[in-house]
Order: sequence, then structure tokens, then C-alpha cells
Amino acid sequence: MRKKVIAGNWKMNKLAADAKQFVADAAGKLPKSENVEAIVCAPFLYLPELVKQTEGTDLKIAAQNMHYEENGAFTGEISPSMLKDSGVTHVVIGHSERRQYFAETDETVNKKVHAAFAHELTPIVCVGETLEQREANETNSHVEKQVRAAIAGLAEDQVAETIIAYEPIWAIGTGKTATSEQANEVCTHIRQVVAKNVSEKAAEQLVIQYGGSVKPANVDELLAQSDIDGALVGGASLEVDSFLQLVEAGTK
Ligand SMILES: O=C[C@H](O)COP(=O)(O)O
Repeated sequence: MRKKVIAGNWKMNKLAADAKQFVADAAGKLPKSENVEAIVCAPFLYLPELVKQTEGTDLKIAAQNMHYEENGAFTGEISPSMLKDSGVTHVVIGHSERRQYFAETDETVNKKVHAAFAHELTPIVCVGETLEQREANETNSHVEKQVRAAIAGLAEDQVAETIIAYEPIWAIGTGKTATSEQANEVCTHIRQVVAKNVSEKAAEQLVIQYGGSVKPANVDELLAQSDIDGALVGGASLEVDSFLQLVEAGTK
């Protein structure tokens, strides 16, 4: 059975003291359950400190982005080996905000996914459609294109270990959640795409999260869907109590 994976993506929020306090409060209060994995995706600056704080706890720390190159003249960037060295376990790749504001493309996403695996980091790959694409009935074809591009060239076991976060762009930070049926329909499609293009085994193991205005009030219904294995959460992951409620929902 697939584990539920609840990842809080803080985005560009919190100062150091607040970040440390959050982790100190949350790490000791996580539910003891084999069914759920809890991750905090924090700004680069805080990663080594937060990793140190979470040693011996079940809370994992992730980065929100990285470069695909190993090192070199890329001012302002962070490499996969730097992330590995910091002790993080996961890295978010291709978030729609990075695609929209920082010219991330399907091609760079694929390079980053390969770089993540080369450094034993688990990629959380974000895909999702705009409102215009949904209204034009292009959701499945767009998401399929993003997924196929992201996993191109990976080995079967790497695909199985990838986490895909389906995040309809129109539902991010807007308070508009896709209905659980809408969300599940796309997650099912993603699993079918992986089954067809990689293998049934990889599709069966693949963790698919939903993201977009997930909060304690709607998480149970989303996680009850057949193909939703967790959540990538922005706003509702900024407060310890609501983050813990979301993780608790993953234990059921
Ligand atoms: O990475 C998280 C997503 O962009 C969702 O953000 P949100 O929960 O604030 O809508």
C-alpha cells in the first residue's frame, strides 16, 4: 500500500526564528504512524539548521528548488550536491510559480529530476493546468505532456520513487479547491500515463499528491480518493496546528 505524503511548502515565508520554532513544535508532535510521511519544504537559508533540528524525528526537510548543474558559474543558484550535503531528503521541482516567474520549462524540470536522482534526493515534481486550459478541455493532455517530459529517461524504479504533485494553477492560493472528484480524475490519468509509458508496477508505487488550497477542512475528502496519496500544501502549512492536522489526516 502507498504511504500518504504530506508536504508543507512554505514558499518565500518565515524568518529564521519562526522557522526554527515551527520545526521545534511540529517535530515532536507528529503522529506515530507508518502510513504517513511529513515533509517541510523550507527556504534554502534554513535547510542545514532545520535538518539538524529534525535529527531523530520523523519530520523530513526538503528544498523548494535547485539547479541541475553540479557546480560552476551560476550566480545565485544551489546545486544538487549542496542540497545532499545539507541533509535534505526531497526537493520540489517545477512548481508552477517557478514555471511562471522563473522560466522553468519541461526540459529544465527533466534535467533537475535526473540530477535529483543522481544525488539520492527524492523529487516532488509539480504539474497542473491553468484555468484557460481547464476550460478548453486540455487538462489531461497538458498534464500528460508535463508528466511524460518530467520522467523521460528515468529508470522504472526511479519513476516509482518519484512523487508527482498535481496542482491545478487556478486552485493555488485562491481558496478554490478542485473538487475531490476533479482532483482524483487527473491523478488517475497521471497514473494511467505512467502505466502506459513506464510500467504498471511503477504506476502502482508512484505517490501522487494533490495541491491547491488544501486545508484541514477539505483534506479528508481529498485523501479518501483512490489515486490521491497526499498533499502539497502552501498556506495551510504555515501554522503548526493546521500542518499537524493535515499530517494526522494522512494516518487514516
Ligand atoms: O506548493 C503548494 C501549492 O502551491 C499550494 O498552495 P496553497 O495550499 O497555498 O494553495
